[in-house]
Amino acid sequence: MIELRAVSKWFGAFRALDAVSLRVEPGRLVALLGPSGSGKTTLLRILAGLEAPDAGSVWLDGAEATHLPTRQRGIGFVFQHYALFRHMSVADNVAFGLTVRRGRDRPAKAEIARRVADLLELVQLSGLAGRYPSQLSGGQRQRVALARALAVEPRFLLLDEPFGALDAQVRKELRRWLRRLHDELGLTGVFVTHDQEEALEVADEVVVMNQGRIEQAGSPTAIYDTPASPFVYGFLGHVTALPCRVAAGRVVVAGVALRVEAPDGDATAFVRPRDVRIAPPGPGRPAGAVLGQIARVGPLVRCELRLPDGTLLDAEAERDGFEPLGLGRGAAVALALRRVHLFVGASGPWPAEPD
Ligand SMILES: Nc1ncnc2c1ncn2[C@@H]1O[C@H](COP(=O)(O)OP(=O)(O)OP(=O)(O)O)[C@@H](O)[C@H]1O
Repeated sequence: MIELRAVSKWFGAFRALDAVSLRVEPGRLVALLGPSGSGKTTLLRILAGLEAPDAGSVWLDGAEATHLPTRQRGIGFVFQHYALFRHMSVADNVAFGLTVRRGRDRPAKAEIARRVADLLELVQLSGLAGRYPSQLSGGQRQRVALARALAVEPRFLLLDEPFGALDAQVRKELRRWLRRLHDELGLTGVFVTHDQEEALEVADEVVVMNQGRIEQAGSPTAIYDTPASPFVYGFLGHVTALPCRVAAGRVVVAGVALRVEAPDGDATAFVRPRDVRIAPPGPGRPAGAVLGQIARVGPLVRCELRLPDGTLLDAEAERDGFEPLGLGRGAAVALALRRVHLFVGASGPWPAEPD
C-alpha cells in the first residue's frame, strides 16, 4: 500500500503541495490528473524519494518511508524523459538495475539473462534484445524503459507521463497494454497524466489535482458522473458552463426549465454535449437555438448552437439520429437537456432535471 499523510512541499515561497493525503490500496492503479503545475510530478518524486516533503509523511506497506532512500523503497519508475542509455543494447538497458547491484545482491549472469529475456517477452520486444535505443520507435523505447523499471521486481510502479511524447494511436495501444500488464503483475501503481481520457480509461482510481491540492479522488465513473467542483468539470473537458439563477427549486438553463434541489442564488450550469438533444421545432417544442457550425466526425455530429442571448452551446449526436432530421446550418431547433449539474457558488454538484 502507498500512503501520503498531509504532505506539503514548498519551492521557496511557492507551495507546490498543500497537505495532500492519499492512499493507494495494494494492486490498484491510480492516475494523478491535473493541469501543468498542479503538483503531480512533485507528488510522484516524493513517493520515489527523489524529493523530501517539508511536512507530512510517506508510508509504504504500512512502514514509514519518508526518509528512506529511493533504492530501498522497492519502487520502479518511468519518467517521460528518462532516456535509455544510448550506448547500451536493449538487453543491457533492461539488465542495468541488476548488474549495478553489489556483492550477494547481484544475481548470477545466467539468472540476469533469464530475467531480461522474460521481461522482454512481457513487453513484447523479444526479437529486439540486441538493438540500440536509436533503432527503436518511441513506443518501443517506452516499453524498454518499463522493462528496465520492472527488472528489479519493484512492489510499486511510478510512471510520469509515460506515453506523453507519443502519437495518439501508439498512446492508446500502450495504455491498454499497461493496464493488462499491471493486472498480470499485481503491482501497486501511480501514474501521472494530464490526459483525462487516459486517466479515465486506464486507472482504478483517478485523483484530480489543482494548485497543489486534491480536488477530487474516486473511481473513473464517479469522477465522470459527479465531478465535485467546477474545476473538475472544466478539466474533464467537453462541457459548456452557462450562468443561471436558481429560485425556489427552479432554474432555466439554455431556455430549458429544470427542477433542482439547490439553494437560491446565482449558479453555473455544466452541460455536456452528449446531454443536449436537438430536434426540429414543433407543437410543445419551441425553437430555442439556431444551429451554427456542424462537424461530422466519424459516427458523430458535433454542432454549435447559438442561444438567443448569443451564448454558444455545444451539442453532440449520433449521425444516424441526426441526419434524418434534415437540419442544416442556420436552422432553428428545439432543445432538451438530459443531464445537467449546477454549482451555486462552491456548493454542488446539484443534479437538475427536466421540469
Ligand atoms: N525544483 C523546483 N524549484 C522550484 N519550483 C519547482 C520545482 N519543481 C517544481 N516546481 C514548481 O512546482 C509546481 C508543481 O510542479 P510539478 O512539476 O509538480 O507540476 P505538474 O503538475 O507535474 O506539472 P506538469 O504537468 O507540467 O509536469 C510548478 O509550479 C513548478 O514550477
